[in-house]
Amino acid sequence: MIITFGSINVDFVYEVEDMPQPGQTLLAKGFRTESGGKGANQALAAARDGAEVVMVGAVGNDGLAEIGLQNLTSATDISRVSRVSEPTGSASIHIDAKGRNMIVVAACANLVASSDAVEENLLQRANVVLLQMENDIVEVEKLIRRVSATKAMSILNLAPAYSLAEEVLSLCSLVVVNEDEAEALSGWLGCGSSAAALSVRLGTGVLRTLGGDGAEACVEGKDIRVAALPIDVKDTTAAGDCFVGVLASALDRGLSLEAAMQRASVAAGIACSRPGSQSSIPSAADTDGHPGLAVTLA
Ligand SMILES: Nc1ncnc2c1ncn2[C@@H]1O[C@H](COP(=O)(O)OP(=O)(O)OP(=O)(O)O)[C@@H](O)[C@H]1O
Repeated sequence: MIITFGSINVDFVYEVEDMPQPGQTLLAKGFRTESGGKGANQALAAARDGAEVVMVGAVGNDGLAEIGLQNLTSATDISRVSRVSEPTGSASIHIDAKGRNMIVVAACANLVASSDAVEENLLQRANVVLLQMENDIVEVEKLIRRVSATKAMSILNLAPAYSLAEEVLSLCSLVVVNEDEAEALSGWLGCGSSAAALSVRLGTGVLRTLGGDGAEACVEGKDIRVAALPIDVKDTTAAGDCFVGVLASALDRGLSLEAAMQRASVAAGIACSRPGSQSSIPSAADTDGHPGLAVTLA
């Protein structure tokens, strides 16, 4: 079982030809609202991959909450998602004609989500606890410390990249970063930005996703590299979340890190080949049936 302590947002998605510049007003070519938030996206990716997922977080007492929760309600256990007086979190997402994205997040209710909602009995049953950085950092740190005293694996997606105490990062089983986050982390730690350099510095496992170049990890001195799925990119929004969620699901059911990365790479590639964020996340059957599963090992 996977516990995800994370953000639940509503995404307002604007399709534009080019990204807006400061002072400029653009007319969007298309618009949609979608359920989002790194926590919710990753929880959904894990659930669609077949995992039992308990979602822990907070939404507001407002109309946006139902949109934020609509996909999670049937796929995960949301009984520990609290209703608070702050508005539901939201994000404004611009996607340009090349499929690149630019995102601003208003965390709101996510910042008052309490990790105390993860009761001790539940934590003892978990194989994996998945965290990101869109909640109050104090709550994220508290939960990482609690997980380190259990048999569960903690996976921290350091996104967005904010500085966490080095000692807390070292308590994580696996720290997952993209290339920008790896750069930021390497600056704080004063070391290289490869998975290997970060792993040696932190004394824990580090996985770095590399967009169209796949992903690399280093755990206890062992380097692993997987290729990305060769696909025509439609929309990379939530590709990273899809990768992390499916990785967690694969590790939860006992796959090796290498096999889990291979599966995550295929699932994230499928997500990139489809428009949308949560709507682009594949099912276990989509991933199982994809020919790329056999060829993503670099
Ligand atoms: N162009 C691509 N082709 C195939 N797979 C891709 C591509 N871009 C991303 N992916 C898949 O998604 C994973 C995560 O991508 P990336 O490293 O860009 O993370 P990210 O910056 O967190 O993503 P995003 O913010 O767009 O969700 C990659 O490791 C890869 O498996």
